[in-house]
Amino acid sequence: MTDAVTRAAEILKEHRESIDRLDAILVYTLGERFKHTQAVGKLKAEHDLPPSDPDREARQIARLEELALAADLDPEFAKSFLQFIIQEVIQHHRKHQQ
Ligand SMILES: O=C(O)C(=O)C[C@]1(C(=O)O)C=C[C@@H](O)C=C1
Repeated sequence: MTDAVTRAAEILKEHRESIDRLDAILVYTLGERFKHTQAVGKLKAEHDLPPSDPDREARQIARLEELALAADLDPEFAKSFLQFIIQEVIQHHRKHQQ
C-alpha cells in the first residue's frame, strides 16, 4: 500500500468514527423525542384532542427550515425528515385513541 492509500484509509476510519458517534446521538435524540410525543399522545387521548395539529406542524417546519439553512443542511431534506417523524407520531397518537 502506498503512503497516500494508508493515509486515505486513516481519514476514512476517522470519518466513520464520527459518523457512528453522530448516528448514536440521532438515535438517542429520537428516543427522547418519542418519550415526549408518547406523553403528548396520552394527554391528547385523555382529553379527546385531535392526533394532528397542522398549525403547529407548519410552525415546526418553518423553524426547522431556518435551522437547516444555518446548519448547512438541505432545508427540503430537513422538512421531509420532520414530516416523516411526525407522521409516525400521528400513527402512535391514533393507536392511543383506539
Ligand atoms: O405537538 C403536538 O401536538 C404533537 O402531537 C406532536 C407533533 C410532533 O411530533 O412534533 C405530532 C403531531 C402534531 O401534528 C404536531 C406535532
